[in-house]
Amino acid sequence: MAVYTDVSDEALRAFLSEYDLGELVSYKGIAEGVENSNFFLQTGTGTYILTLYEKRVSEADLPFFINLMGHLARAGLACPLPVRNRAGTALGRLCGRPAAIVTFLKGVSLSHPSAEHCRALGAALAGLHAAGRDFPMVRENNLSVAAWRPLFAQAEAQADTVAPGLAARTRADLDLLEAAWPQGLPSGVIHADLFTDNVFFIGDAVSGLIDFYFACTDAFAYDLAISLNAWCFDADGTFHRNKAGAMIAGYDAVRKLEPAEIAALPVLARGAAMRFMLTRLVDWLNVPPGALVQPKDPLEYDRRLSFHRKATDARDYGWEG
Ligand SMILES: Nc1ncnc2c1ncn2[C@@H]1O[C@H](COP(=O)(O)OP(=O)(O)OP(=O)(O)O)[C@@H](O)[C@H]1O
Ligand SMILES: N[C@@H](CCO)C(=O)O
Repeated sequence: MAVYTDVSDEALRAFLSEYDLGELVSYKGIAEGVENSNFFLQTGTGTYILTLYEKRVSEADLPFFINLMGHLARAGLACPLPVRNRAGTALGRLCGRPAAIVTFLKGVSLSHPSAEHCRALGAALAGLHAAGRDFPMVRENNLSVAAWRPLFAQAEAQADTVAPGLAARTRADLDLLEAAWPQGLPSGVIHADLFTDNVFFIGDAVSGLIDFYFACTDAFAYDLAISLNAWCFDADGTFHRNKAGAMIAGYDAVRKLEPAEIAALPVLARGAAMRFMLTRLVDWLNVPPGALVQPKDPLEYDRRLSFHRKATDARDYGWEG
């Protein structure tokens, strides 16, 4: 479920009166997603998505996310375009929450992407990085290596109740990642959460990229490492080399990877798995009583980490350049 804030008909009509989107025809809460409240919105001019930003999204970061989507959409990327109201602003307030309306994208997300989908995703990711090159705003990645030890501290005492030995192997991984984390790689705007549920396809072609609420300024190859983790493993930890090889090749065909990025891929992939293992672990151990949201399983990423510990070079991820 992802409707934390109920929106009344009257409140929505009043909000919409500030836009040139015609009359409200219908609206409906969207079950998918866990972070924000999302609604399908039908008005006299078409279909849109209405999002009310909930507590985990910092209000100070919203101008970065909204301006970024506008920038990327205008550069031709298939991402939601925030709709401006008559005062020229795309960020408003509804039912006490910051809120925005964005364009609706067609397509479906895939729970079992093929190697060809992974190739298309790699190319789309490189397209996103290229489209963001001249975006002037900067947002530090507050979930990168410096954040992992403090995140782990919130879960360390209980980690072994989730899986035996989890605390010790996480401590050892953190020591290694902190010492080996690469600096100075080509950087810019990254999506930082491009999982399968945030990508729409029509047939084998990418038709939309959504959910820019972790976007930040960081190494491009780290974004690729995040998607390798999300798209190329099964929940039980089985790695699909053909999918990873296709994703890297798809990326490289649009934006040539530099030797330093290729060399850093194993440590970046290990770090990306650590980031999602840790945020999931903290959430898993802190489910609020009565919450309707099902927390995501941290052990899926613990299993990926056991693959990454054995990898030594980009060829282990299917790189064939
Ligand atoms: N621009 C869009 N066009 C079409 N559908 C959209 C769009 N934005 C969101 N959706 C739909 O709403 C759902 C939830 O959106 P989103 O993934 O942004 O949720 P969230 O709660 O903000 O994030 P998270 O996935 O991190 O939990 C998506 O799975 C998709 O079905
Ligand atoms: N994509 C993240 C959730 C982001 O909201 C995860 O799978 O842990």
